[in-house]
Amino acid sequence: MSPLYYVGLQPELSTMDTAIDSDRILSAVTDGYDVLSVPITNPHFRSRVSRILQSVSDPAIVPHIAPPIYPEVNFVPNSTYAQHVLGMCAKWIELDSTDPQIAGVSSQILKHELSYASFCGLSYVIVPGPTRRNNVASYAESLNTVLAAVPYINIIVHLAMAEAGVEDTSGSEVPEPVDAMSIWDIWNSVRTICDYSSRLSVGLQLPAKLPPQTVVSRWFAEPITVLFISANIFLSNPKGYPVLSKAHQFLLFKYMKIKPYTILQDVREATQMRTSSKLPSKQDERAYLIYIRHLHTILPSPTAVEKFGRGYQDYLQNPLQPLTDNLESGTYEVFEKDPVKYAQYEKALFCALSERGSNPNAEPVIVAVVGAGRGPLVACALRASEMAKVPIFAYAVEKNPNAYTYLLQRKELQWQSNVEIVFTDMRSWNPTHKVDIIVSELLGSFGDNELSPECLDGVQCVLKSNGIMIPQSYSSHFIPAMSPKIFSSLKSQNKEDIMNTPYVVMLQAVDLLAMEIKQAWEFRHPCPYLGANSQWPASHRIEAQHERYDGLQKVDPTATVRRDTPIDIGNNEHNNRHVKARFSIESRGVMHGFVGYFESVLYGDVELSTRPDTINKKSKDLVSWFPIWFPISTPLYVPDDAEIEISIWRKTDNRKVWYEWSVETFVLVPGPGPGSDNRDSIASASLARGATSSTKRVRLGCSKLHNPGGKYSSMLL
Ligand SMILES: C[S@@+](CC[C@H](N)C(=O)[O-])C[C@H]1O[C@@H](n2cnc3c(N)ncnc32)[C@H](O)[C@@H]1O
Repeated sequence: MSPLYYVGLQPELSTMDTAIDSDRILSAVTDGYDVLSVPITNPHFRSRVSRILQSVSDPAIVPHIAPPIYPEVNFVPNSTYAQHVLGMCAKWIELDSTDPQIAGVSSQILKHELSYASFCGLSYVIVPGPTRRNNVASYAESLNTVLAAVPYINIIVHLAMAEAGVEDTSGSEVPEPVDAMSIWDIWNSVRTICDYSSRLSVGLQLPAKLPPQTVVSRWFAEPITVLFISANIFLSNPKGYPVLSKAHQFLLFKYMKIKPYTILQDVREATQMRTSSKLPSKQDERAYLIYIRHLHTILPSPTAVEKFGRGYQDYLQNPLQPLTDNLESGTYEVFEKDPVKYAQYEKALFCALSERGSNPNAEPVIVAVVGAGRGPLVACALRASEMAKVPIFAYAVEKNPNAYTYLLQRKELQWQSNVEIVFTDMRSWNPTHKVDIIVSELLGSFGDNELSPECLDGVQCVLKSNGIMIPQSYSSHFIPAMSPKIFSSLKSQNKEDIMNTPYVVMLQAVDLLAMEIKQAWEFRHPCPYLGANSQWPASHRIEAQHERYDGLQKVDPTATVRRDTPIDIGNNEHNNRHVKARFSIESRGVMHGFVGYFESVLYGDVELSTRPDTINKKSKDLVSWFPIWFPISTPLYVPDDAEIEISIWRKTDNRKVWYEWSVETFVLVPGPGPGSDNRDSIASASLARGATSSTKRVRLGCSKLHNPGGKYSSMLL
């Protein structure tokens, strides 16, 4: 049985000059480790390479290095243990050497080692990261070449989490910033040069002193296959057992969600120090492994959203189109599993009904649930009516014929006479009576993206003049974000429409680049721009059918609501929107897209929110909606102290609704501010962030306009 969480060992091999035999690997596995990271070649090979290099007198000549042979390699093919081995490339190669001879020999060695590891059936090889800042391109070029030459192996680049060991030898007068984010910067260049290869990932070395949270979250968004933890960074608890600091524990709790291999290093050395014993027992050495396994068992329990989205993390789905498509019963069933959504709707209905007063002799309040699905909101309305002691008559309006059948059955079994089921598109519904409350749940991950505004406009004419609509309003919100994982998964599909389409996605490997999520726009209901009798034109109607089965029907076909002036579909312009929002970026990063959320006021102070900063306050544990992801086709690098401006349009024509979006980036630098010829004056925004009037905003880059004219993605009316 495969373990829930893989823990490995990097054995101390400094004195080893013979091949590792399969027994040694298997005994580590039986000691409780899942994997062993093993150097592919050993000092025999290194000696041969040194001898060859010494024999070449001309430094311009790159000598040929023949592949390693037995006993220069540490293992032989063995299908029993191949899955338990992560190969390690020689630490002494320098792919980024400025000496062409060293760089050339290093590239050959890398290729030989990967090819041998691949022959032995290994899936992963760990390659030491670059050692210089000024030659990252050469380093990446070597990796790229070998990725093409050895097609089935995955390369893990071993990097420190934060600055350590990478010298600035660029010799430039203006050195690169060496700070907590600079190793990430190097990695970003490497994977960009390697064109976001899906076979390239990171092996992250955890430092004894952790970097700031921004760096921890940044790496979390990267493809991390291995976490290296030296036993030397463990502390001792009062009983003398090794434990990690609280900060390291929290980091591991976070990173364990993406299930990297955790490889323990320096275990023997640290155990000797801890036990003051020259020959510590295996049991003493196992204390580190036991501790990591223990941490995994005490992982904080997942949030409701994490539980609900398990298996869907970073999985891109096309948004539902419940207006054009008829949903399956299983899809409704998933909606209905969200207790918070319906509790909020019930509360909203309770408040709205209570405000109408509890007079049992009064005429029932007419409630229309439009887009009723399998009826959960009808049930909410009936419960709210009972609680508020305000009698209601409910219409359940649905255009999905299969859901309609389900509703009919539910009426017969549960609701009986105070509910009427109507099979129609709500935009052409002619009820016998105007209604007091219209309830709907037509919201998408970006609020209006399932055409709630258009559908509700079409049914608004059936509302009494003092009637109300639940929700009363909803707004869309957004923030720029980095997700190499989402970008590379879209890129690998290599189709033009892919980068011009928004996706619904349960985000995990994502780093939000700005501090603040901003509102894009809002829709209110009833819509103030429509006349009381407005309706969609006849071509958009499907005939209303009130309860198809004889005996259940009680409709007076003459008593329909009169509609005098149907609105022209061309007048949907009031549902167009445009916003340009400016986001301040403190720490540099790469923008791959932006994330969209929504908030909705159901009634009064009863709200829904999917925004991570307001969800707990407004609708804790709401799980029905994952965020929406708007991709950009070319990643945009933003430096420290930058600004990102996102422009997004909601557009409509007489057949469809769609979004278009584009992005511009700027950097704030010291220099003459407003008053100079700098047209992009930043006085207001940058002063708000503490910048001075002598800050200048320099334009860096911009994206193309995505999805122009709704050419690649749209929602059909
Ligand atoms: C997101 S589902 C919500 C269903 C249900 N209220 C619930 O909470 O489970 C939206 C429902 O509205 C229906 N719908 C969408 N547009 C409609 C329209 N114009 N007229 C009638 N029903 C519509 C869909 O078929 C779907 O059943």
